[in-house]
Amino acid sequence: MLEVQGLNFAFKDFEVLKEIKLKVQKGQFVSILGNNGAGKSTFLKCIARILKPQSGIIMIDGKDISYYSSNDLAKVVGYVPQRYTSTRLTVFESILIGRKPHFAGITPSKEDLQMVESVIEKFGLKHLAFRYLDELSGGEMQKVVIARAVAQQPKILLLDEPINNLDLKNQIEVLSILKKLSRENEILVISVLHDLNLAIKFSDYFVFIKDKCVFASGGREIISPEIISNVYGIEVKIETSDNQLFVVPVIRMI
Ligand SMILES: Nc1ncnc2c1ncn2[C@@H]1O[C@H](COP(=O)(O)OP(=O)(O)OP(=O)(O)O)[C@@H](O)[C@H]1O
Repeated sequence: MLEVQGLNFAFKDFEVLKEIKLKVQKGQFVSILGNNGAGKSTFLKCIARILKPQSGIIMIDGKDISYYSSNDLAKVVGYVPQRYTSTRLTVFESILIGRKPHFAGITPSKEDLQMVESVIEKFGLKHLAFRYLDELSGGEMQKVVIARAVAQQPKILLLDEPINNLDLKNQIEVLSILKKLSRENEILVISVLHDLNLAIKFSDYFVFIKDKCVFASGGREIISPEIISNVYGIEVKIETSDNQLFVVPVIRMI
């Protein structure tokens, strides 16, 4: 469904991504992992066509993304950035904007409004529906931004550190909604995550970026102390409890 071949990206002469390859399918939950500055956001922005790679091909359903019109791409790819600015819109209005690529004219249809309502319900935002965005907490705002991308009903949902501002309960709630969406609606979810244990719990596929390249990619079988220690530059152990894998950093106090 999404295929990336030989992607190279540089900011002027500063090379960030080199010969990136990726092939993932609808219905998968994919985590993009790696240290700060490894190029994860840059990679997502290339897929969302916010940044233009110097070379390489990104194909969705066999079609090069450079041939999609902006509106058609917005129907296919939803993108939740790492940072966003709040505006003087209500939660309801902001999520409705996510439906814009589907508008037939300039007014939303009944389906558009129903979708907004259902997403507001799904994300537990009903009590905030008519609150202005600049009156929300960081975590509430984060949920609205994700809800807006979900209302867009994309085939591919790209999320850059979607759980950063959330407390543990909301982290799990949001990841569970995204996981359910990927399974039930066959959406391809690609998310940058820093919490390895939550990534392991929710993802079907892992992409580790290091030294500008895909250092390792694959299913749970690639989660090993060697790979994680190598990518993050720290010593780790992998432990199992209740059939779940946990990455535990080895911290030696001096
Ligand atoms: N607009 C820009 N101009 C120049 N360099 C940039 C720009 N944006 C990012 N970079 C650099 O590109 C590299 C990759 O950045 P990117 O944001 O993709 O990393 P990341 O893996 O998402 O990091 P983090 O986990 O800290 O969010 C970094 O060295 C960063 O400083």
